Amino acid sequence: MKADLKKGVWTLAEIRHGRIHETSHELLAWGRSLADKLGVRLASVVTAPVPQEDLRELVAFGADVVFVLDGAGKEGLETDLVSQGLAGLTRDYEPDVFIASATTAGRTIFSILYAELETGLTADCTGLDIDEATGMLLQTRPAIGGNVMATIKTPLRRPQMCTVRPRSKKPLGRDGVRQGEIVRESARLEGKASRLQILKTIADESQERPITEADVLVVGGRGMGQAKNFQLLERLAHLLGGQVGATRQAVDMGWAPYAAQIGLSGKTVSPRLYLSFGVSGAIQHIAGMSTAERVIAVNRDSEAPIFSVADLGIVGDVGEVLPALIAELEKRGGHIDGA
Ligand SMILES: Cc1cc2nc3c(=O)[nH]c(=O)nc-3n(C[C@H](O)[C@H](O)[C@H](O)COP(=O)(O)OP(=O)(O)OC[C@H]3O[C@@H](n4cnc5c(N)ncnc54)[C@H](O)[C@@H]3O)c2cc1C
Repeated sequence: MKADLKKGVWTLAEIRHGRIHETSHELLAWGRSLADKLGVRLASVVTAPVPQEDLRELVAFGADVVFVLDGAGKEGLETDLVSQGLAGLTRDYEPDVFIASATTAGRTIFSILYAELETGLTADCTGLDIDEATGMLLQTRPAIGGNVMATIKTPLRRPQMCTVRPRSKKPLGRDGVRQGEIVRESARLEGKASRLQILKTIADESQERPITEADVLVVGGRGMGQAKNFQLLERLAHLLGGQVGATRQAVDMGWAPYAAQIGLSGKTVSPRLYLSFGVSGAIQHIAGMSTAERVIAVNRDSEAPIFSVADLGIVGDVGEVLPALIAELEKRGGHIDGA
C-alpha cells in the first residue's frame, strides 16, 4: 500500500466489454470539481483488466491516480467479488468520497460495498458539491416522488458514497499531456469464489442506438395527440440524423417504447440539440434533459414550463409546425444550420 496516496476523492471506472466506458470520464468531471474544492487528489479505480491506453485516458480526463485492482473478476461482472476487493482497497486507503455511475454495474457494486463498509449511500444523484463550511459532500437527488430536490449529507461515516446519473455532467476536455500515477493492488479475497455465474449477456435491441448517445433528439409529448403522429417525429429525426425520445405520458399511452423515455424515471440525455413537440416541461422530464446544449420547444401554450429552459420557443400547434418543418427540411435535403 502507498501511504502517501491515502484519502482524497475516488471514482469507480465502468468497464464494458473489457474497455473503460465513457461514463467513467463523466464521473471524473464530477470528481475533479469536488477534489479541487477540497484541495485533494482524484483517483479512479479500475476493477478488471483493460488496455494500458485506457488507464492513461483516465489520467487525460482528470485522474491524478489510477488504482488497478487485480484479481477481482474478468470483466467486472462478478459484482460480489468486485465489491469484496473494493472493500479491502477502501479500508486501506480511506478515501473521503467515493462515487460511481448510477448504471446497473455501479448501483449493484455500491449497494454491496456501502453495506460492507457500514457507511451511507445516496443513489441516483443529479448534483454534487462540497459544503464550504464543513467540507462535506452535498449529494442532491430528486425525492418524494420527484417533487422536490433533496440535498443529503453523510456526517458521521466514511467514505461518503453516492451514485450519479450518467449524462448529468459532460467529461472535461481531454488533456493528453496530463501526468498521473498508476498503482496496482491485488484484491484480498482469501480464495473466495464468485457466487454469480454469468450465463450470457443480451444486448437491448429495442432501439437501434440508445437515446443517451444521440446528438439530436426529437421528443414527443402528450400534445402529439396520437400514436400515428409519432411517425412524423421519426421522419424529422431521420432528416436531422437524430432519434426520437418521449415523455412518460407518451410512453404510458403506448406511443413510444420505454427505452425512449426521458426524465426522472427514464433516461438522462445530453444531446447537442433537443427539439420537443407537445411537451409541457414537467420537473420530472426536465430532470432528464437539462444538460442538453440547445433546446427548441413547440407548444401551443405560451405559459408551458418547457419554454423556461428553451433557447428557442415556438408557440403553435404541432399539427401545423411539425409538417411545415419537415417540408422545409426535405426541400433543403435534410439539413439545418447548427444541427
Ligand atoms: C415519480 C415521477 C416520475 C416521473 N418520471 C417522468 C419521466 O421520467 N419522464 C417524463 O417525461 N415524465 C415523468 N413524470 C411525469 C411528469 O410529471 C409529467 O406528467 C409528464 O412529463 C408530462 O408529459 P407531457 O409533457 O407529454 O404531457 P402534458 O403535461 O400533458 O403536456 C402536454 C403539453 O402539450 C401541449 N399541447 C397539447 N396539444 C398540443 C398541440 N396540438 N400543439 C402543441 N402543443 C400541444 C400542452 O399545452 C401541454 O403543455 C414523472 C412523474 C412522477 C410523479
